[in-house]
Amino acid sequence: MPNFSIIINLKAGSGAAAQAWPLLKTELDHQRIDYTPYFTEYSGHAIELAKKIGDTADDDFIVVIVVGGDGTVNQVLNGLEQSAHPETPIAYFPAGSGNDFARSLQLTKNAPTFVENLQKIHRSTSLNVFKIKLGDRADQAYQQQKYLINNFGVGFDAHVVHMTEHSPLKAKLNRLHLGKFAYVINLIAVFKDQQTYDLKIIGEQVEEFKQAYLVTLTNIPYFGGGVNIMPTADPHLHDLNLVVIEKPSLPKLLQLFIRILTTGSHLKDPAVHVFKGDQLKYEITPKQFGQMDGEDMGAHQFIVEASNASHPFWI
Ligand SMILES: Nc1ncnc2c1ncn2[C@@H]1O[C@H](COP(=O)(O)OP(=O)(O)OP(=O)(O)O)[C@@H](O)[C@H]1O
Repeated sequence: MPNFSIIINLKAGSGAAAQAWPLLKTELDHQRIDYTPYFTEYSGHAIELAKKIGDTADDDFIVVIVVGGDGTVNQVLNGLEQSAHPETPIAYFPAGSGNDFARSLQLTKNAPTFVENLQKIHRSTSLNVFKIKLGDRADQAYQQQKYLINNFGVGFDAHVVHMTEHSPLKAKLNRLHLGKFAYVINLIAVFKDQQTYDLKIIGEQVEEFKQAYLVTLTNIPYFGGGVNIMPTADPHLHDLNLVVIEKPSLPKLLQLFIRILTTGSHLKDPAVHVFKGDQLKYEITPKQFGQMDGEDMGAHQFIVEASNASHPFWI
């Protein structure tokens, strides 16, 4: 059995992780499984914790268990990838708000089942993740390279994430365990406010969209806590999926959103385009909000180079 290090974000899921962790701890102790817990103390801390664990994994076979949401898994992946042992596998006990990664892989939230699975697994499974190089056309200092598990969105979805993160309503509703309502309220506000922007996809030929509204690169079917934006996406496949929605008239846009939320037949709509491949390059102007695995990135004129990569998961 590997040595388990556990990174726990008690802030995840507006209280869900704080409830889930004691249940998991009880089950691990009951099954006499050794582990070392690390609690995140501030935003971004999971990156540093994972890097440290990966750097010191020399003589041991370590598996990092994540207790938190999609954002915490993203940080652990990025920390491990920067470490001396990027091959360190990740196990995941979902306890976030959206849990889109867990939903896509049908991972259990039940502590006894999770611990039972942990003991049964003998080998990691390699899953697709995306490696993204980012620049900002207007800001030379903005250069980033990141890994992601779920999606990188620019425009509509990222605007909703930004509004929700910065909404005074969220803190209040979170205290009442009604955080999802803040998301829905902001979704309606952004539906009205989101402006269109330019998207240039750079391949053998350049393809331009002048009325882009949502541009989401996705590794999994879902974003925004269960919205099925790309039903055929699957992290077991090594496929980039770039979903582009151009803004049609308001009634058509409303219809399109209903199709996304109900039948998933939106991919047939003439306003929706999907680009696939092993590498995609694209540019977005003017400044738009970005989100990566549900985390607000602020507004940028994004220059993007995306490619497939893989990471071992203990699932
Ligand atoms: N001690 C802490 N105090 C404040 N923020 C923290 C702390 N630890 C982690 N965070 C931040 O909490 C944020 C949310 O984490 P996470 O994405 O895992 O949960 P979530 O948003 O509830 O779930 P999901 O992404 O699945 O919707 C992350 O940005 C992370 O950096």
